[in-house]
Formats: sequence, structure tokens, C-alpha cells
Amino acid sequence: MNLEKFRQSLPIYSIRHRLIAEINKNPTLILLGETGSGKTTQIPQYIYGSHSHMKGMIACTQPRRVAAITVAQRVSQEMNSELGKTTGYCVRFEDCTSPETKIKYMTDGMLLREAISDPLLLRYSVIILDEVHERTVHTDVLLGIVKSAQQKRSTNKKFHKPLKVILMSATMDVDEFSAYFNKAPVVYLEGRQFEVDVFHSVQEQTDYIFSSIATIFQIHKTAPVNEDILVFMTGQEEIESTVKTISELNKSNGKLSPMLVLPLYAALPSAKQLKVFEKAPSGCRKVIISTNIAETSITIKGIKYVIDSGMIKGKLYTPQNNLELLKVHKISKSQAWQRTGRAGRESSGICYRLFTESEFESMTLNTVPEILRSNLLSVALQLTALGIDDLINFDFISKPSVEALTTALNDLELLGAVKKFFKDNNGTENPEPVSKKRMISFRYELTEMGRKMAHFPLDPKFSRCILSADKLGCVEEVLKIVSVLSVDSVFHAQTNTSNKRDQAEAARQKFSSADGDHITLLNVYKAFMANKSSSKEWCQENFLDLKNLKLAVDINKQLKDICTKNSIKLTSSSNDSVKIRMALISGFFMNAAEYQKENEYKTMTSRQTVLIHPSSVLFNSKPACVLFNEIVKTNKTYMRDVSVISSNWLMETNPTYFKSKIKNLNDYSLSNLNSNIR
Ligand SMILES: Nc1ncnc2c1ncn2[C@@H]1O[C@H](COP(=O)(O)OP(=O)(O)OP(=O)(O)O)[C@@H](O)[C@H]1O
Repeated sequence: MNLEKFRQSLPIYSIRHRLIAEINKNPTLILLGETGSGKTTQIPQYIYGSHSHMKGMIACTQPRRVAAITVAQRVSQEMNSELGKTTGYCVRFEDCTSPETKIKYMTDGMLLREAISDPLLLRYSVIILDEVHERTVHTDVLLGIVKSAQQKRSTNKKFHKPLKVILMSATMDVDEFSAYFNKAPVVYLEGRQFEVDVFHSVQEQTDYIFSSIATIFQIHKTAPVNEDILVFMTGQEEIESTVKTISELNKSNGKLSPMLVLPLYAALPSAKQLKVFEKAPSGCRKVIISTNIAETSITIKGIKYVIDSGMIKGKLYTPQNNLELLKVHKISKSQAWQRTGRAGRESSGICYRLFTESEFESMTLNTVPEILRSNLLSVALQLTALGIDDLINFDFISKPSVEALTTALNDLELLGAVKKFFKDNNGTENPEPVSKKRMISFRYELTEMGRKMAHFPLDPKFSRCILSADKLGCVEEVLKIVSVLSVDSVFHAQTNTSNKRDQAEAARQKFSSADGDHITLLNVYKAFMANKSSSKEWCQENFLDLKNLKLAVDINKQLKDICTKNSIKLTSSSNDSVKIRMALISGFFMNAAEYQKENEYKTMTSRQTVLIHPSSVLFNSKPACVLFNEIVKTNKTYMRDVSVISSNWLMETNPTYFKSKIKNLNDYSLSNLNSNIR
């Protein structure tokens, strides 16, 4: 079938005139249509076709870069035009558009960044927010920004350019979205092009990795070899080890046809992600093991079977102790339907759910919005950079708790990114509260430091470390550490025999620094760069993860580019571990802990009892005062990525903050706090 005929066979084609009429009539429209019905690829083309004189662009946002890129490729093929001309895409670190571009697929994060310099989004006539059901933090924030831009553009004659907004998904809570956009009308699109048969497990599965592998081989033994399989699992490590297991099992069997087993997760470099879209060699079955990154929007040709573990790795946040944890948990019904919808896109498909029907029934209908289970530090910085100075009263579709927002703003103030101004009942602003009775409100303004921090696509704590490194003259070193911390562990975990474990430990000792994990990671990075020509063998010998190290090098390059663009000199002071740790303190001073007794530490901020993680080079030492990057909870609460610091450094970096903390510390702490350990 040629592409034009194919487009006409999509369910959405039959209602295209009605859709355009509704879009013309209403400022906002909500479109609920089944997966594969043609929303993402067709709606922008219909709008472009019927409004070719339109001045502004049509933006279509996607929660993930891989979707933005592949959908743009498909649409430019359907329009028979070169990618980057009429249709283009824009994702972090990659802009494939030109002055001719009219249809722009982009990540929601990119549109948010654009809003910093263009809060009314004047470049766009139509903004389509796709896959809104995913409720990523970026989508939720964008909903507020787009709504406010739409209101301002409709009431202020100066702009003469109303903004059309379209929200789309196959599985959203339409009432909530419609209410948020002043009772916007909803168009329901029924029917899908190809059927997908869904099978549930008969019994509850205790080990979804084992069940996934068993199901893959059941299919592989019986189904034609050109029918590919997409499996949903939870995270990078689990996916990489499953890819390895399946490949080895298939090879060792000897009788089965070959398999091309590919991983897919967000941290994988873009080129590797796009590999899953390539056809497998003839006579070979493609099996893709993916996180939820492949859950929405994308079409991978050849996928006949979807295997859904029913699990996802997602964020959980408790503002009381400012703790954000990643946890594997069950998906929602809406996610299960999205995963099912990745089959049946070129012909009928089959979805095997590795959970029973009653387990499915007990799942929540929709995913809890990410904004309600995240630390809001980055969001608060971005919104303040957008000029929103009263976050507590910002029109969020799902309002985070005041506690979570206040924690984020207070932390940003401590990091020096924002400044608080108090307004009294005369309307006068003061940097300090004058008297409680007279204060009526306060607002936050971005500082020069905050403006610079907002340029980095990083947790603001890391951005702050980089900016302090600029002052201290150790930018190169801090960038390397931040890059390694931005990827999964660079140390190999798969050392299952005790002999191998000893060898791995011995190899690690080579990089180990008594100052802690950060300097150890810096040593690993530097050694990797020095041995790059023989990197594969070198990594094997040293029990290091080549893929993650390469990724870190890539991130390092991108961060260097941002520094250069922002006039931050790439200074180096490689032998000065104190300077480097001082720079780290400036971002992570809230993550300091002091030794108590019997290997136990207490965090200075929330007074939690924590231990040093066994993976740390400091596991067997007991420094009086440490800094950590994160807390992980298993059966105990551990600090991960730990470095030795001196309590005096904390006082030097943030005296106001630590003076108040000292008041709360017990006698033991007070005597320790001023002891400089090295
Ligand atoms: N890259 C591609 N290669 C081949 N076919 C594609 C591609 N992208 C889309 N299609 C075809 O177009 C159909 C419609 O895709 P589209 O993404 O527009 O649907 P959708 O309604 O937005 O689905 P979803 O809700 O799952 O994102 C798919 O089912 C598939 O048949």
C-alpha cells in the first residue's frame, strides 16, 4: 500500500473534516483516540493542510526524544519532504528544523526551555500536547504555561495571534483536562486499524524477568522468524543483563534461529536508541527489551508481540525528609493499554501480560502525576526562570503540596538561585520581613547565579557545584564527576564468584581515594581517558562498564559546550581534592551527615539515621563528617556516593544555614562539628 492510501485507511481519516471544524471553532480541543488511530502523525498534517497560510508553527510535544525524532521522520516521509524542512524535530542537544519548518515535533522539555525566552510562545499558532496522560513533570508544567500564554494572547489585542491548544492521548482522564481548560470540548475517536489480542497470565508470576524470558522463547520456538518482540521491563541494569542472558541462551541452544536482542532505555545514546527501529537481518528475529520509553507514541516496524511485565521504575518523593527514591512498582491500567498498543500497528498483534486479569483489575486507572511524587527543585528553578514568582499560587493542573513547593523554593534560596522579597500591605517590597502583621505576601526572583544554573539540564544542585568550581578553578574535575554521576554505576556489578569478586575489589583499589567516592570516580574517568585506545580490554581487566563510561564522556562533552556558551572557563586543578570537594559541598551541603556510633551517621538536615553504602570506598572507614549524593532505602537506609569533608567547610560554605543547624545538634555533634578531620 502506498503511503497516501495508508493514510486514508487510518481511523482518523474519516473524521478529519469534523476535527478541523472543531479546531477552528474552539481555542482548546481534547482528542481521545485509540493507540494507532493516527493522532500523532495525522493531526499536524491536517492542520497544516487546511491552514497553509498560517504564520506560526504547529508544535507537537512528546514526553520522549525517541518519539519526537521517529514521528518527525515518518511524517516527513508521508509528506514527501526532506526531514528538517516542512517537518522537523527539536530535542535536547539536537535541532533538526529550518526557517521553513511548519510542523515541529519536540520534547515537552524543549518547549519549556523555549518558553524561558518566549513565555507567550509566539512562534507557535498551534500547540499539540501529545500523550498528556503520561503526566510527566514537564507536561504538567507546560499545561500551566500554555494555558497562561493562551489566555494572555486572547485578551491582549497587541498579540493578534490566538493560540490553539490540542491535548491528545489514547488513555486520559478527559474530564480533568476539560475542566482545567474551561470545559474544552472532547472529540472521541473510536476504532483502531488492527486488532491486538490480549492474554493474561493464569497465575500470578513471582519473577517477571524469568517469565519474560520464558515467554520470549515460547514465541521464538513457534512463531515465524520475521515477527518481532517488544518486552517492557524496568531499568538499565536489569535490561542489559536480560539482553545478555537471552542472547547467550539462544546461542547455546544451537537449534533455534538467530536473534538480535537490543536494549532500549533513556540513558542509551540516541544513535543506539534508534537502532531498534532498523530491520533485523533476514532469518533473524528482533527482540527489544525496553523501559517505558517505548510505551507511547512510537511505532517499531515488525513488532507483532508485546510482552508486558506490568512493572515500572518510577519516582517516589517525601517532602518531610526531602527524599526522592526510585522504586520498581506496578503500572497503571492506562500504561498497560499503551504498552498493548505498541503491537498491531502494521497488522494484527498479540500482547502477553505477565499478570493475571484480577491483578490488572486491581491496578489504578491512571498514573499518579510525576509532579506529585518528585522533588521539585528543577521545576521551581525553571518556573522562576520563566518569571513565575508566586509558585504556590501557580495554576497547576494537579497542585503539588505547599510543603513540597516550599521545600523546593527554600532549597533554591539556600543554593543562591533565587531571592525572596516580602511585600507589605503598602505594596512595598523588602528583602527581610518587616513585621509579621504588615507582611501580606512574598515572591521569589531569580538571581544571576540562578539564571546561570537554569542553563544546565541538570539537577540544580549539580549546576551549583559547576558554578562554584568556576570560582575555585576546578571546572574540568567537577564536570567529570558530575558526568559519571549522571550515568548508572561505572563499576561492574556482575561478579558472582568469590574469586571474581576479589579480582574486582583489587582492580577497584587502583582508583580508590581515601577522600571518598567522588575523587575515586574522577580517578576512574581520568584513567579511562588515558587508556581510551584499548578501552574494551582495559574496562574488562578493571571490571568497569564500558558503555556507561562512554556515556559519561558524551555527557561531559555536552556540559563543556554549555560552559563555553556561558563563559565558564574550563579551569583545572587536578591535584587539589579539597577544592573539588568544596565545590561539591556548595551544591550538596544539605546532604551532610556526621558520625554517631557503631557505623551510624545522622544527616544534618533531617536527623535521619543512615549508614555508608557497602559499595562506597569509605564503607570500612568512619570519617567524622561526610557528604553524600543520595539516600537509598533497602532493608536499611544508606548514603551513596560519599566523600569525606570537614564540618568547617560546611560552615564556610553556608554559615547561616549551618548556624541554625548547630542549634539543633546534640552535645556530641557540637563537639564534633568543629573538628577538622584532615
Ligand atoms: N515510523 C513509522 N513507521 C511505520 N508506520 C508508522 C510509523 N509511525 C506511524 N506509523 C503508522 O501510522 C499509524 C498511526 O500512528 P500514530 O502515531 O499517528 O497513531 P496514534 O493514534 O498517535 O497512536 P499512539 O496513541 O499510540 O501514539 C501506526 O499505527 C502505524 O501503522
